[in-house]
Parts: sequence; structure tokens; C-alpha cells
Amino acid sequence: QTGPTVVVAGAAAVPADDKLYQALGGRDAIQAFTNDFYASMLADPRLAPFFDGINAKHLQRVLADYFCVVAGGPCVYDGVGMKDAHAHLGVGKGDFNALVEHLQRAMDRAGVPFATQNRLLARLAPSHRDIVTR
Ligand code: HEM
Repeated sequence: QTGPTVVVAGAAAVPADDKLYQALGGRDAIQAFTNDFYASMLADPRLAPFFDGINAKHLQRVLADYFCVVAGGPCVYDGVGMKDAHAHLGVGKGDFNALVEHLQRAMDRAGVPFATQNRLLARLAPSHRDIVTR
């Protein structure tokens, strides 16, 4: 990406244009694949325990806001930074990769083109430094 970037809470660098946000189909489309993504993580015995006792409605909303902001969309992320959000969870690299795979599959099911999926994943990838703690 070219052009100026801003840094969002959670240390994702976000470009000043909203092209990726548009390519993802806007806020409603992002919320839809986020909800599907969340449901598929709950159905994965490896990831489900992390989400025990978590307010799913809230997390689905802030996750979609986060993806939206990372994609350059006109959303506000009002959650906590990635480091603080995950510090207590003991997320491993394999867990991180498993989550990314679920996100990829959910975007696939939503008809998001492969190249667009990869642009979002590339912007999320650096957050592993804040999220993976073991
Ligand atoms: C690209 C990777 C990831 C992104 C972008 C991401 C994003 C987020 C966001 C935006 C929140 C909300 C923070 C808030 O409520 O203020 C959150 C919370 C959470 N994340 Fe992640 N996350 C990622 C990876 C993971 C992984 C790999 C796991 C576990 C396997 C995980 C488990 C959780 C849990 C359990 C919460 C809720 C924490 C709580 O409310 O106490 N996340 N994440």
C-alpha cells in the first residue's frame, strides 16, 4: 500500500483509503462474515475453549469494527488494544493460525475474492506479535 498510514489501537497500520473496506462489501458484509467466522470458531474444539464465558454479541461487534477499521472503513473500534485483549489467554502460534484459517474460510463462504481476503489477512498478520504469548 502507498500513502499515509494511521495507527489504530491494537497496533494495526491502516491506509488512508477505503478500497479494501469497499472490496469487502462494507460494514454489513463484514459483520455477516464475522458472525459466521465466530460461529465456526465455536464449532472448533481447539478454539472453542478460549471463548468460554465470552459475550459473543459484544465480541462479534467489536471484531467487525476492528476489521472495518483495519480495512480503512468509516468505523470506530472502541475495544481494547490487541495486547491487553489477549494477554491473559495464552494464545499459541497454532491457535493464531487456526483462527486465521477460520476467517479465511468464512470470507470464502461469503464470496470475498481470494486477493481481497489476503489483503485483510496481511493487515492482521503483524498483530500476532501482540496476541501470541506462548
Ligand atoms: C488476527 C488475529 C486476531 C484479531 C484481529 C483479534 C481481535 C480481537 C478483538 C478486536 C478483540 C476484542 C477486544 C475487546 O473486547 O475490547 C478480541 C478479543 C478476544 N480474542 Fe482475539 N483476535 C485475534 C486472535 C485471537 C486468537 C488467536 C484467539 C484465541 C485462540 C483470540 C481470542 C480472543 C478472546 C477469547 C477475546 C475476548 C477476550 C475477553 O473479552 O476477555 N483472539 N480479539
